[in-house]
Amino acid sequence: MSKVLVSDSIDQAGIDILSQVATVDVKLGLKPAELIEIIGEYDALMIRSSTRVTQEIIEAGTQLKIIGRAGVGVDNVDVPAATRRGIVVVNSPEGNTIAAAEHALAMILALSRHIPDANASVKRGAWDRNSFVGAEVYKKTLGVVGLGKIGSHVAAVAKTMGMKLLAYDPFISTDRAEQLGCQLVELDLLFQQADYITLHIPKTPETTHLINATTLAKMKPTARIVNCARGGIIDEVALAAALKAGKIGGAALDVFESEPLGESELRSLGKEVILTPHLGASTAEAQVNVAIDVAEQIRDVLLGLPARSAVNIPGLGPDVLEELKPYMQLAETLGNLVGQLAGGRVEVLNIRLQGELATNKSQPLVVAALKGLLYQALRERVNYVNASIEAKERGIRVIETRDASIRDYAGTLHLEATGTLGTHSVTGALLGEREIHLTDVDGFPINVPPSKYMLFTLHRDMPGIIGKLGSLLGSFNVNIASMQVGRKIVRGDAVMALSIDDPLPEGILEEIIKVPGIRDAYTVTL
Ligand SMILES: NC(=O)c1ccc[n+]([C@@H]2O[C@H](COP(=O)([O-])OP(=O)(O)OC[C@H]3O[C@@H](n4cnc5c(N)ncnc54)[C@H](O)[C@@H]3O)[C@@H](O)[C@H]2O)c1
Ligand SMILES: O=C(O)CC[C@@H](O)C(=O)O
Repeated sequence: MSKVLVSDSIDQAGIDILSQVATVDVKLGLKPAELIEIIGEYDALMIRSSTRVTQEIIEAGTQLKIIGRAGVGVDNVDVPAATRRGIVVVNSPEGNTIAAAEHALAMILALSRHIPDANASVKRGAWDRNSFVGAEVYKKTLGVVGLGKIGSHVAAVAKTMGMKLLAYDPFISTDRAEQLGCQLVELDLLFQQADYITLHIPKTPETTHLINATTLAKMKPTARIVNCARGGIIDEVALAAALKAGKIGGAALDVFESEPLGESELRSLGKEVILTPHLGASTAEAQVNVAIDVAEQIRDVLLGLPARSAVNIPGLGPDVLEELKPYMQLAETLGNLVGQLAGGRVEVLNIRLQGELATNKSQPLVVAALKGLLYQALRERVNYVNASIEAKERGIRVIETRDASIRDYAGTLHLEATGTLGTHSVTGALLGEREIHLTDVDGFPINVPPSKYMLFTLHRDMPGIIGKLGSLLGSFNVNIASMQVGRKIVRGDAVMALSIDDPLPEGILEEIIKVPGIRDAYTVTL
């Protein structure tokens, strides 16, 4: 019989499901060394947010087939390490949506009416009605940053409370925002006009310290800000300073840059600050939902069935997976690349499956391409199961073409993304030992394997331009690993694809497009 280790507190409903197919050991509060010592006996590990599943733990888990996170965020799991070891990581993308949304709404109301401090004062024996005069949310403006699952529910409820809704989400269509009664605006306008700001975005390099001294300075002095998303989206030192200086009106935080929250200026502030210990998902209902959702997936995987919300491996039968795996990686890489070249919100994705890829069995490649395309917006929340639904909800029109004729390569995948900032296309194929190669960018033929950091330029093919770009990159200490030019005619338009060793430093793109002959430059991270 399989063995499952449950190392964080999970609702009994989940344990009951696991017990149908496995021996279940519940061991809470294990130190990392203790977990490393015992993990080798187990086929599955079920966690919440307290257990940190590091590479070391994954390597010690020689029998592990699946790690189940009873919640959304898998930030506490080293997913790349698990993927490398072929361990499926599953989560529950929707089980605690309502709980987190209701916590944010509760924070908005509690901040407006000083409920925590008023309650504490009555419990201390006082009857002070003057210190706790609040504000109504009715007819006030709520700025929702991130209009995904949680942000949408917050918006829907806030609408019924009579709030005016502004939203910022570069990956959501105007139609979807309008359906929710939200006006989609730029972030600066939202900061300037909102009376309340609520954050419902993932923590990514782009969203880290999105709320900082500069953005706080744009807000109304009465603005109240709520973060029930992820710690680190707000610069807590800047927030405490802005609150102390009266630059904003209040803040309610459920999540922190470092958890548990250690010493912090925020603790010393008054009724304008509410702090809760990461309680967004802590409702009885959400805990039952996530426990059942994840336990069912662990049960299925232990029985040899696919998982429905795998964040790293598609929920497909192992035979199909084996055959398509390299092509899935190709599709996902091309989706991610074309999404970054297009920038902004993609409205139409044209997918052409050519040659040996033009079979009915290749449908998962379309899903993999969408997963790649949405990765910048959704990170680990997008998976092979939800990529199509997420794309539909974002108003992305997907046009598929299959052409069985063989051209330069046995099978190619061509993606063309049209968005708010223009149209870009990429084509790729598997060459040699089934290695991914980019064979075309924006209609210019090339032949380069993708690398983690890349730079693409659109330029005029003319003498000296490569040297100038090389010197410019050198002056910024950027090391070029490889470079190739694709052109259709001599001295016409051309594309340059460079693999670089590190991410491009800030400000260099602006310098690159000043080089005479270079019309555009794009940097991507794959
Ligand atoms: N406090 C808690 O206990 C708790 C519970 C559940 C979820 N969460 C967190 O809440 C957040 C939202 O979760 P969700 O389920 O709604 O996720 P979701 O994926 O459904 O929605 C996230 C939205 O953010 C948008 N987005 C991505 N990058 C953006 C950017 N730079 N600017 C603006 N919008 C951007 C995406 O387009 C997407 O619509 C996540 O950070 C999640 O980890 C916290
Ligand atoms: O209480 C938890 O398990 C954390 C919940 C939440 O942050 C999540 O990512 O689902």
